[in-house]
Amino acid sequence: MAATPLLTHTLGFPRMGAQRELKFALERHWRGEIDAAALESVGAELRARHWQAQRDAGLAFATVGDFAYYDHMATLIQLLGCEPARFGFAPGTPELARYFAMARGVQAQPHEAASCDAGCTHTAHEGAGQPALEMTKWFDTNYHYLVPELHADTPFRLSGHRLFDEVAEAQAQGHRVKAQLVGPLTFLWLSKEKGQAPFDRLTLLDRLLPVYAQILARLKAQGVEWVQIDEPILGLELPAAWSQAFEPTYWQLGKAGPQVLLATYFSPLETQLRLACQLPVAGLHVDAVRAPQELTGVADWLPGYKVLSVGVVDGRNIWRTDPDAALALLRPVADKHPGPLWIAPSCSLLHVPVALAGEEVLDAELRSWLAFATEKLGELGLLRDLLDGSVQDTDPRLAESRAAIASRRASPRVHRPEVARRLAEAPAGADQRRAPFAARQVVQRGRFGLPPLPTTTIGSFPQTAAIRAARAAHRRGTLDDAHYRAQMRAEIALAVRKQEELGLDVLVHGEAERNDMVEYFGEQLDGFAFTANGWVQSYGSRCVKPPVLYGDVARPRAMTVDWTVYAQSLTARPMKGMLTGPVTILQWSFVRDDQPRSRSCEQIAWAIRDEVADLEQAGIGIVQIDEPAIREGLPLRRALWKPYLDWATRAFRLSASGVGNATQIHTHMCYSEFNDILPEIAAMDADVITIETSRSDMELLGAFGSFRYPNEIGPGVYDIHSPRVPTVHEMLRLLRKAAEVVPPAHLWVNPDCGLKTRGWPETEAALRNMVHAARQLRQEWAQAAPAAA
Ligand SMILES: Nc1nc2c(c(=O)[nH]1)N[C@@H](CNc1ccc(C(=O)N[C@@H](CCC(=O)N[C@@H](CCC(=O)N[C@@H](CCC(=O)O)C(=O)O)C(=O)O)C(=O)O)cc1)CN2
Ligand code: MET
Ligand SMILES: [Zn+2]
Repeated sequence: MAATPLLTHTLGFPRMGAQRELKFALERHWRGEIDAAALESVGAELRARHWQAQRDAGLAFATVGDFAYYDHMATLIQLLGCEPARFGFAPGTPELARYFAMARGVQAQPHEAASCDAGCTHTAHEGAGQPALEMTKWFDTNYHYLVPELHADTPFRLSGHRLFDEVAEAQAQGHRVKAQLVGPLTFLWLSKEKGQAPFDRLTLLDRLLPVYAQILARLKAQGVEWVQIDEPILGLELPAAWSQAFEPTYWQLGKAGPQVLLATYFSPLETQLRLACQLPVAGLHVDAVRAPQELTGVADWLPGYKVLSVGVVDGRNIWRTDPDAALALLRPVADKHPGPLWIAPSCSLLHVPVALAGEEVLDAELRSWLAFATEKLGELGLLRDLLDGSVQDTDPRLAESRAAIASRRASPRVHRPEVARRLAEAPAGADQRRAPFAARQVVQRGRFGLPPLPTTTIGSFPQTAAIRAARAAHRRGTLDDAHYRAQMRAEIALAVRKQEELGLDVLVHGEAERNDMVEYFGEQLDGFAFTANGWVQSYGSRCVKPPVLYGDVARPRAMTVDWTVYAQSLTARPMKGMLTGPVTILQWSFVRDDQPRSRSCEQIAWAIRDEVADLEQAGIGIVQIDEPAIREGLPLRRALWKPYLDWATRAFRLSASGVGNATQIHTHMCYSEFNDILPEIAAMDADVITIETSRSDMELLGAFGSFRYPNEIGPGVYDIHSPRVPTVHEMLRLLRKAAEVVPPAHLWVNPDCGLKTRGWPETEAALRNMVHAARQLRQEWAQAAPAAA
């Protein structure tokens, strides 16, 4: 039993709302249907509700600062006064308008775009249209943050007031506040250097720290006792200069402000464990789900007077916490650590859905195995009560938890012998194509006869309100199967017609019938359950509903063949079949914690392989197997990369290698930096890869200097996240840049990613320009070297 006070808190709570209220308010605001004040009142209402949930669960604090209208890094950019100058905001532009401009980009005015001719220089448009900030994965999650852009001379200045307003708001509602913000070193680490002259962004720390100190001083003046400063980069392998910067940084920040709880998560601290324990702050939070083995070391090294916050409740998954296992972790720490012990989720609850309430589609047994954010807050209270002895072993909550854990462990729904057998009996070479790429390329060129620089898209076309409404009606039962199917077929026909009109070379069916590229497959595969309302923010207003992988995976029937064959029947051009790959299905689902991820992934791979075979059998010559999540699945520590990459790329190859040489396999990747895993991407041996590159200005392709990607590649020529229509000229520039490092005969032309979040007008305009750019370049090249074409 702990001698010192035990309390519970959370590192953060989901911001969207149980009914995705923030999403709908944001989208209405962007459509001009509600003004900023109306949006702000939805935000305030959600914050109030979420703080109240924390109070109801007996948490010691309401955590303030985790809310954001789009992304917490973007909010921090404004707090620190470092909005990129390129946006050229006119004085007096409201804070929220500037915020959404950074997040979503600014469309050039039509007359300016029209004045762009092939002769204008790229910079001629500065101040007019502006692309959004680059967006990338938050560590190894499916959450995307906006990347701060820093120049050598970027000024920092305490500018935003939201954090302070929200603190006052919570205090007015009677909460004891713990403020939360991302720390200066993690902020700099996650930022990107911009500008001509190279510089080291760590050199900006000296200018940044005084602003953080001001923030802390201001919070203290507001009466805030604790600030949680997140420095998750302490779990990464940091260059020495970065880890050495922690001590002086926190000496400075410790002076002016409230007590600091330094929060680490997602990864073991390893060589930085001592450093984290000895920093001059009042407390340390560690992730005991990802690194239970380090708890003893942390208790040994952490000075006895400091707060130790133990993240025992999994903030990244939805399984109910095993109370006995959690107590077995907590008890020795409580005995060893004389200082205050806090119990928390491992990380912010941003990554799990809000509440199980309303999940009636899940059967009672499965439901009893789960805990979403609200239930997790409740679990914290039970652990606290058991640990401090205020309730006994006979507490009914404990009995209920134990029964659920036992039921999941013993359930016959989880294990299927035929699935295990298939994995065990895989023939040697099942993960290899029959012939090497060069031979396949010859066969495929003969089969498809595509022009140089073939144009294609990544799969999805706009998911219009009509499509969503039809699906919602179908779900509710007010639209029957036949009518739903007819309507989706009409959408597919529309997409095919538009692609033919635009002159694209390889067509797609458009994915109208899919709610989401992972959920759609999860719904059809055995071993997955799906929720009615288990939404998690992915970026901005966009959410996903990750399926729950609870048991062995099997494919009861073909999942995409009918739709694809129908689409192919409408056109003479090749129709790409469209599947989601095993690593991405794994990565974007809530997965089993009772077997290695590698094994779950292999099971999914066999199911996808069967689907690929059925497509091939049905005459589909090109199949794309999307793997956008392969990079984010990479362990945060390099030492663990190789085993992961081995099983992940093998799973992809297993899914892709059942076909003949004439079948062209594509894959697609986005939202990540791929430079450091190019050889492994090549080892996936897809015939064609389409990959996001435009937001980072084809930076990725720089890596091709040292590594020559062997197969064909379509580096994305425009960013699909913004409604902004790219000019022909812009895309020509990117293609020329790409052709410097990729053999022109290997180049494809495509957007960065799927177009489901876009509307048709901008989609058609952008694709028209894209096809135009490809044709212009084909012509130039044919004139320059007639023989080569
Ligand atoms: N799982 C996953 N992760 C991913 C991606 C992805 O595509 N999938 N892409 C990357 C970026 N992330 C993205 C994540 C989500 C969306 C997205 O568009 N999400 C949609 C929801 C998609 C969906 O599940 N739609 C369902 C449900 C739609 C819905 O909300 N329906 C309403 C009713 C709507 C109506 O009547 O009009 C309701 O149920 O209340 C459907 O189409 O059936 C959204 O937030 O709006 C886009 C990109 C990385 N990670
Ligand atoms: C996030 S990757 C998306 C790939 C998918 N085929 C689409 O076009 O939407
Ligand atoms: Zn993509």
